[in-house]
Amino acid sequence: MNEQQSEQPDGLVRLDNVSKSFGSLHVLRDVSLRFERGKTTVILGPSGTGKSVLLKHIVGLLRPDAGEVYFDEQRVDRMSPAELVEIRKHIGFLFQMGALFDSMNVGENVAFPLVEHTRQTEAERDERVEQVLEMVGLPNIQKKMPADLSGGQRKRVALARAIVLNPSLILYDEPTTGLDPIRSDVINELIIALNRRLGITSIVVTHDMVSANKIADRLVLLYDGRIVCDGDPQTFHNHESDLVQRFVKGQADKEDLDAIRRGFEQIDEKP
Ligand SMILES: Nc1ncnc2c1ncn2[C@@H]1O[C@H](COP(=O)(O)OP(=O)(O)OP(=O)(O)O)[C@@H](O)[C@H]1O
Repeated sequence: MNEQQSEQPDGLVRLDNVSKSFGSLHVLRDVSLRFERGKTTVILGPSGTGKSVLLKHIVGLLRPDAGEVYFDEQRVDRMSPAELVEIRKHIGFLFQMGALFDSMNVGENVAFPLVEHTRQTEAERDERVEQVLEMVGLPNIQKKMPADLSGGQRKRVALARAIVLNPSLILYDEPTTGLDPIRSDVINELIIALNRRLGITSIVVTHDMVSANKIADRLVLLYDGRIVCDGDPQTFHNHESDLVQRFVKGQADKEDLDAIRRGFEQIDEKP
C-alpha cells in the first residue's frame, strides 16, 4: 500500500485515542481502532475490561472523556440525541440487555423498529418481518410470545429485530452466552451468513473462543483498557505473549490460581 492510500479514510467505524473513566476507574485508555467494512472483528478480554463500554461508544450510549468516535465518517461522540437516532438506524445491536418485550408477540417485537423509524404500511411491515424471521430460520412464529421460546430462539428473534432495518453494522455483545454448543453454533452460522451474504460489518464481543475462532476475520484482545493484540486469527494464535496464549488456551493466570490455592489453604487450616 502506498502512502497516499494509507492516509485515506478507511473503516466503517473508527475510534481515535478514546479514553473513558468512571470516577477513579480508568476503563478505556487511549484506544484507537478501525473496523473495516464487511469484516467480522471479535473483541476478547477478561470480565470488566471495557468491552461493552467500547461498544456503547460506537452507538453514542456513552461519550468518551477524550478522543473521537466515527461511524461512516460522521462524528458520533458529538451528536445530538436526534442525530444519534438517525445513525442508530444503520446499526443493529444484539446486546445482552436488549431483551425482547415480553408483552409483545414475536411479530410485534420484530416490527418495532419499523414502526418507530419508517412509514411502512402494516402489510409492508408484515412482509419484512416474515422475511427476517425466515433469515434467522424461524418462519411463521409471529404469533408466539417470547416466554414460549427457548433461549436460542429468543436470541434469533432479537437478531431478526436487529436486522429488520437493513443495518450496515451489527454489534453483538456476548451473543452465545448461556447457549449450549449446538445453539451457539447456530448463532455463529447466522453471524457468518449475515456477514457473507449481506455484507454486514460485524463487531462481536465474546468470551467464547470456539465462536471467536469460527467467525473472526480479526481478533482484538483488550486488557486493562488497552489493546494488547490485534490481528488475523493466525497472528493472534501465534502471538508470543503469555496473556494472549492464556486466552487462546482458555487458561487462568497465575494470580487467579494463587488466589484459589490460598482460599483452599485457609479452608484446610480451619479445625
Ligand atoms: N455506566 C457505568 N458507570 C460506572 N461504571 C461502569 C459503567 N459502565 C461500565 N462500568 C464499569 O466499567 C468496567 C468495564 O465494564 P464493561 O461492561 O465494559 O466490561 P466487559 O469487559 O464488557 O466485561 P464482561 O466481559 O464481564 O461483560 C466495569 O468495571 C464496570 O463496572
